[in-house]
Amino acid sequence: MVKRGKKLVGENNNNLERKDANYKKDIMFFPPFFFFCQIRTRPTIEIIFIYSSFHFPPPPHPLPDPFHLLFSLFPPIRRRSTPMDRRIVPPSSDAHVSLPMESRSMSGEIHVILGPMFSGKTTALLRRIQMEMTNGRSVAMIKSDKDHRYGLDSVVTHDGVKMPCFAASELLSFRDKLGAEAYNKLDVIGIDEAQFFEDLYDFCCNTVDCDGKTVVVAGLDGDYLRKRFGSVLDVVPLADSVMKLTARCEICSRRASFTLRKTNETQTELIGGADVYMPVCRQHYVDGEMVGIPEPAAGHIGSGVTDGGPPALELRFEGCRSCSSGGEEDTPRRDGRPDPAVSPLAGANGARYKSMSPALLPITRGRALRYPLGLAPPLSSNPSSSLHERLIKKTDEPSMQSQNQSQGQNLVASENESTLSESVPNSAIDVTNSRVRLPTEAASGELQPLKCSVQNTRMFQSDPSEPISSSILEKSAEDGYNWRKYGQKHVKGSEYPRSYYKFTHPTCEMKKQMERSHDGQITGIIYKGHHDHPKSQSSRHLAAGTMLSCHEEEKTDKLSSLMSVEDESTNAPDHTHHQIDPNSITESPETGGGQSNDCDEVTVDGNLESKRKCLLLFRD
Ligand SMILES: Nc1ncnc2c1ncn2[C@@H]1O[C@H](COP(=O)(O)OP(=O)(O)O)[C@@H](O)[C@H]1O
Ligand SMILES: Cc1cn([C@H]2C[C@H](O)[C@@H](COP(=O)(O)O)O2)c(=O)[nH]c1=O
Repeated sequence: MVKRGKKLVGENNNNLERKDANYKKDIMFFPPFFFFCQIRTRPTIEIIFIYSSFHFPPPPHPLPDPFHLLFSLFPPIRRRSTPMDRRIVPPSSDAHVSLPMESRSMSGEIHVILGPMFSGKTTALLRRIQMEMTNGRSVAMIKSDKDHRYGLDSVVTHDGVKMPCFAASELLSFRDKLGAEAYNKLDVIGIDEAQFFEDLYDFCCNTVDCDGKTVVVAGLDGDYLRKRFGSVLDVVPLADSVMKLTARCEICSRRASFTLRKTNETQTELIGGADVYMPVCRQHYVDGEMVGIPEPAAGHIGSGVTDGGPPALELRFEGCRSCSSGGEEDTPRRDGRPDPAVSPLAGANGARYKSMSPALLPITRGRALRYPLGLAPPLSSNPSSSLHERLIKKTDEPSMQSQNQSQGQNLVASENESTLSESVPNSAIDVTNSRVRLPTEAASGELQPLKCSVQNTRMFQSDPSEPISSSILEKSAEDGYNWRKYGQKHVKGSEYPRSYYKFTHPTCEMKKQMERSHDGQITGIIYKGHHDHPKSQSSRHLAAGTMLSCHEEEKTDKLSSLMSVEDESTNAPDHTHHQIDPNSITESPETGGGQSNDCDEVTVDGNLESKRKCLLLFRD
């Protein structure tokens, strides 16, 4: 009898491998009649795995490591329930697991476990499979052979809990590989890393509908871009139950529904653990978009494998409420691990995020480009930025800073968002556009006085003393587009702080950087990227969120059409437009009218009032 299940929280992969070796050693030393495997999952749940192994038939050929399958092919020996058994807690949302075997339908079932990385999908899968075994059912576990993080012979959780499995590249051949006889004996099949199986849907149909087996599917519903991953979502309509799990945000410890990739790689499939990914809440997923991504180690890009681990991302969510001390005091980690909110950038599982000032974040520099202030760059024929562009763009943005640190902030009424009144019941809203969303914090009424310097967008709140979210919706009506402010920093050489904006259209990648003097005058603007939607979209924005006059819009159109390509920076990946209104360029006091090589796109104000002031070239 072997007792195992040491807690592996925080141990790195090497340790896990070591444990794996011990595990095999244990098996070798105890050619078992019974394997008694105690799994301890946080916080206090303990699961007993009993592997009955004295019925070993000849190993099924040619599946790899058939020895392990045999643990699960044969039902465990029935035994009296022990106090330990009574501590087994089946997933609450799936009552059938706790039903006695006899009371269940013998027809097939599909249960789907979804969630971001580190959300406990594998843990839940193992629990459920174990429960099925405890109920006397024959089980097999399959995982994608693409996931070789902890070896191919086991399904392993991030805590190091493991179970023998088959590693396969596809599912439909499983029956043949296993052999009809062994397959027919199976009652339950667990599938881990289901996002990697292209034939998941067909396999589930066959196995469940035709063969009457129960299939438990665990996988990522979305990839690092929050796009559907593989065919996991396709089996939802086939499912009897679907459970979406959440992890803990590595930044703020709140509920994490998304997986953030920490490296520059853009391929969808990229095997890795905490070295490459981190679970994050919605806010920090969005914030992660603007955080600098370090260059991967040489030879790393495109490898598709990150076993060695790329350099840890250095992140700083400066001024972010949810990261500030005390911000999450009400949500301590339940798992007893050090709370990232206390040490906000100390990731779990060895991932470390060192505090780093925004100015030190890796920045890719573009060449100077000028637009008349008040004009957005023209629409692109290119419908959208490539993923690569998106990621590269990440390197060019600062960390988010709090409202407290920002100046001249306004609000934007944003289309395509849920209504503010829905999420902020305490807030009295008076906006031209009724469809406004505030960030998560707003839902808890955490608002503070806002400078609403934009005449046509008005928001009021019930409690002016409360702090506002660090992610500010801001209206910068000067150019007639709706922008969402997401950060601000002092740039070396600039007199005034520079604010960073994203265009509020849901897919548009357009960004803007703007500097304002303390009296609110705009002293410089940089536009980055291009609009990836028809112009009418922004007009709709205008109609909904602002009252930019027709005159202004016409002017924008007219001047946009006057713009022409200016410099060779067109090759820069994130600068798809390099057009300029020659009439609007004025000399830079710093460059004597020439272009600065180390400045970004600089727009000079088309607005007469501020035109003369907008000579600033942003230098870092
Ligand atoms: N940020 C995090 N939030 C929650 N759990 C985490 C986090 N980082 C590491 N873990 C660990 O990962 C375990 C879940 O592992 P696992 O079941 O393999 O998840 P999944 O299969 O969803 O990636 C948790 O029990 C926890 O100990
Ligand atoms: C988000 C994301 C993940 N992956 C890979 C990384 C891991 O190897 C698995 C997920 O493992 P877990 O058991 O859920 O922790 O998927 C990927 O290839 N692409 C992605 O976008």
